[in-house]
Formats: sequence, C-alpha cells, structure tokens
Amino acid sequence: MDNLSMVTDLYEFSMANGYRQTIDEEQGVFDIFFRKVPDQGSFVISAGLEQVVKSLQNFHFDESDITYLRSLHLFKENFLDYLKTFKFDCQVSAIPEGTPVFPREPMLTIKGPLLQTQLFETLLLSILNHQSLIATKARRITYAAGKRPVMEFGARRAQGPESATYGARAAVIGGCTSTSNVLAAKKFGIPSAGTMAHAWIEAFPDELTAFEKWAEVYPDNASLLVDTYDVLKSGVPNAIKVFRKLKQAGHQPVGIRIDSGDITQLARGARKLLDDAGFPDAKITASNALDEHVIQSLLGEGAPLDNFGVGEKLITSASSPVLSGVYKLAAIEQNNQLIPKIKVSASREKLTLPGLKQVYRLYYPGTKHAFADVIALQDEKLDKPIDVIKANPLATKRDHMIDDYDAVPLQEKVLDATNLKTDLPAVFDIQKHSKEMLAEIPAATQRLVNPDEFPVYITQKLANLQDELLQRDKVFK
Ligand SMILES: Nc1ncnc2c1ncn2[C@@H]1O[C@H](COP(=O)(O)OP(=O)(O)OP(=O)(O)O)[C@@H](O)[C@H]1O
Ligand SMILES: O=P(O)(O)OC[C@H]1O[C@H](OP(=O)(O)OP(=O)(O)O)[C@H](O)[C@@H]1O
Ligand SMILES: O=C(O)c1cccnc1
Repeated sequence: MDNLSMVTDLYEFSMANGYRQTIDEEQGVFDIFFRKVPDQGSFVISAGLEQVVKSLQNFHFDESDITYLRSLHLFKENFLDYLKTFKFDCQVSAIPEGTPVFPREPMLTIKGPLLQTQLFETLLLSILNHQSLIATKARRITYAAGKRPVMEFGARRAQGPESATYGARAAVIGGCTSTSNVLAAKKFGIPSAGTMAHAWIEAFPDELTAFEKWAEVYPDNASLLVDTYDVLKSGVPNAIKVFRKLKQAGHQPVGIRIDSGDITQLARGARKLLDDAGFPDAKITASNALDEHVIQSLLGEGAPLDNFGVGEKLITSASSPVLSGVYKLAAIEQNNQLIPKIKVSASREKLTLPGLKQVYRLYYPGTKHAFADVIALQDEKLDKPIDVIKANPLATKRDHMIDDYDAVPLQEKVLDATNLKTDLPAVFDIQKHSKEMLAEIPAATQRLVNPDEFPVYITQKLANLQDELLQRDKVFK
C-alpha cells in the first residue's frame, strides 16, 4: 500500500501540532464505531483492517511532505521535526475482518500518543468505512444469490481505481467468489473471472463467427454473451452450434451470459434450448444492474440461473452509499492514569461510550447460537446473571437481565509499537470466518427486509461511568 499519511483532513494536523505545543505527554484512546447500518440492515461486515494495519506500519512523511506542510505557515518546527522522524507508537485492537458488527460497538480501538492517534482519524475512517460498506453490500447480494456464485464486475463503475480494487477485496469478504478486476485478483489472490463484451460480437461480421472465433481461442472458457441481437432466436442457437463443435473436439462448454431484457423469461427459454440440445451442464450467468432485490425477484420467479455478475450496484453500494463510521475519543491517559471521556451533543443518540472497552458476543450456554452483544469496560469481569442496559440511548425499556451465557470477546490485539509485523489472514480465510460468524447469529437478523434487531447492551458499570460523566457535565438532567 502506498504511503497515505497525507490523506487526512487539515484539522488533524492542526490539532496534532497543537497537542505538541500543549499537552504533548498525553495518551489518547479512540474508538471507531457506527450508529446506522446501510440499507436498513441490522449489521455491518467489518472490512479493511489489513489496509489499516499496512498504512499504520508505513506511516511516514518524506521531505516533500514536510516542505509542503511548512509552506502552510501553520505549524511549529518541533512538530515538523516530529513528523520527519515519525515512529509509530500505538496499540491497536480490532474486531477481525468479516465479523458481523452491530451499531455502537467499537470495531477498532487505538491507544497511543494523542498527537499520533489524532493524526490517524481520517485515514482509518476512510479505509474502514469504504471496505465495510462494500463488504456489507456484498453480503446482502450474495445472501440473495444463495449458493450461486457472484462475480464482482464493478471496476468500470467504481468511484475510481482505488475504490474498484479495495472494493473488490471487500466484495469477496462479503461473499463474492471472483472478480473481473485483474489488479484486485493479483493483489489479493482472488480468482479472476470474466466472459466477453458486446464489442467482441460486434467486431465480427456476424454473431456465429464471433462465437466460433472465441471458441477457437478459448475452447475451455467459452462463456458466450448471447444478447447482442436476439437471445432466443439468435444468441442461444448460435451458442449451441459452437458448443456442439466444442463437444466433438472433447471440450466442455461453459455456458452463456444474459445481460438485458427480462432475465427470467430469457433464462427459462435459454435453459430449455440448452437442455433440449443436450447441454444441461451449460451454465447461465445473469448480469445487468443486478442487486440483492433484483436477484431475489429473479430467483423468486424461478429463473434458472447459475451465476451472477454484479457491478455498479455492488461496488458503489448504490442504494445506500455511505457508512458513517466515526472516530471518537474514549479516554486520555495522564501520568499513567486513564481519564474516561464522553462526547455529549444536543442529541442523546450521539452520546459516546467512555473508557477502554471490550465487546462480547453472548451465546446460549454450550451452543454456537449468539443472542446478544455486550460492551463492557476492559477491566471488568462479566457477572452471571448480568444486569445490562440497551446500548442505544434512545431505546425504551433499556434494562435487561441475562441469566446464563457463554461470552466470547470480539476485539483482538492487532498491532503495537514493538510488533509491527502482524500475520494477517488471506481474503478467503476472512470470507470463511465471516460465514461462520454469520451462521451464529439469528436468521431473522440476517434477512434483507425489516431484519430483527440483534440486541446490543452495555454493562451496568459502563452505564454508571457514562452517567457519572454526564452528571459531571450537567447535561440531560
Ligand atoms: N424478471 C425480472 N425481474 C426483475 N428485474 C428484472 C428482471 N429482468 C431484468 N430485470 C432487471 O431490470 C432492470 C432493467 O432491465 P432492462 O432490461 O430494462 O435493462 P436496460 O438496462 O434498460 O436494458 P439494456 O441493458 O438493454 O439497456 C435491470 O436491473 C435488470 O437486471
Ligand atoms: O450492470 P452492472 O451490474 O454494472 O454489471 C456490469 C455491466 O458492465 C457491462 O456492461 P457495460 O458497462 O459494457 O454497459 P451496458 O450497461 O450497456 O451493458 C456488462 O455487460 C454488465 O452489464
Ligand atoms: O467479464 C464480464 O463478463 C464482465 C466484466 C466486467 C463488466 N461486465 C462484464
């Protein structure tokens, strides 16, 4: 990953320079969390941690960066010197990539010199918000597709090449099986996949010749695009002619792609033609502005589809294009003493959770069935039974008692100043982890429309700390 240290908002530099001149000795603790889930879903699939770790490992400023920052006439030389010899000195804990995460849960916590932790805000949010957004959208799309593979086809419609490439990575975390983006495939070990464009068909005198020439060049990879002229009258009959020749020559025909029109009707007609011609194994791929709802509708109609190619709606999360993850100060440390902090704003919804925390997933005892999450202070031991309170400050009936449970902590240590090399899982291992974690949460929480809310609680101790800080600031009384 390139050095992205300058991808930050000016105010992070302004504050960092200010800390250097004022409270330079203090440590900061920041949490990353979100309040709202895209597409009115109930959870987000966390993604982007590998790029966070790599960007932190590579965080530095070169001579031209320092010269530019100096030219702004905003910063003191002692701050520019600090940047010139920047040495990462923080600890990062995070919920592993692929995990379903719920509102208000700290996905990532960073502790270290206030100046450093402040400087990372924009970059870390930019990475995690983007990849988690796309992984979440991909989870919805692949959920709708069921066992049918979904290829990521979005590079041309992504918001630029970088979003295309990291978006493809996130799409695989969310369940896609391959990508047409060759750089993403190379970089992250994702199978590269693809068919052909209409240009190939148009470039030859007629459709049959185009298919034949393709089959000559790629006899074992003939997935033919059949909708350039007429799917059922021309495209599929021509494909069948080519498949017959391929079969005679000992090759296994791959299938067809339909990219326009009423996909259900066309796929039904195509399936019948292929089956009648003796090609029941030829696969039918659908594409064309697909998303989770179109896929559900197609499959609900019984469309005989084997694969999906999904581009623009996935790579841009078109129906809900923002994940508003935030980076909030949870504590500062002065002379080795942790001082919890809270952000109070006009809206109670925006109240933050103070202190160093851990998130626990609670399971029915002895099972893999999760029923709630609890956010606790890091140094507290969970009671049994446990008195908990809804994490959403706007919730009614906030108090709850949980008798028995197995608790599994979600945040893990990923990086610290003395251990800059962390083994990071490969993208398909993350996908596997994601599927396992999804299998543990209730089906009703996973459905696409009006999903059931998965309860997220805070412990009494954390609630008391929050109240204490609120009382001190004399608000919401
Ligand atoms: N049976 C179906 N049920 C629901 N949605 C469908 C069905 N068939 C196709 N769609 C979707 O409807 C949308 C519009 O399809 P349409 O064929 O009109 O696309 P188009 O982009 O206008 O066509 P073209 O690609 O030829 O320009 C696409 O998102 C497509 O995937
Ligand atoms: O629709 P998406 O989900 O983004 O899937 C990728 C699309 O990209 C290609 O079309 P292209 O960009 O060539 O143009 P088209 O929309 O005219 O088919 C392909 O034929 C798909 O339709
Ligand atoms: O390979 C394909 O079929 C493909 C790739 C990108 C976009 N649309 C289609």
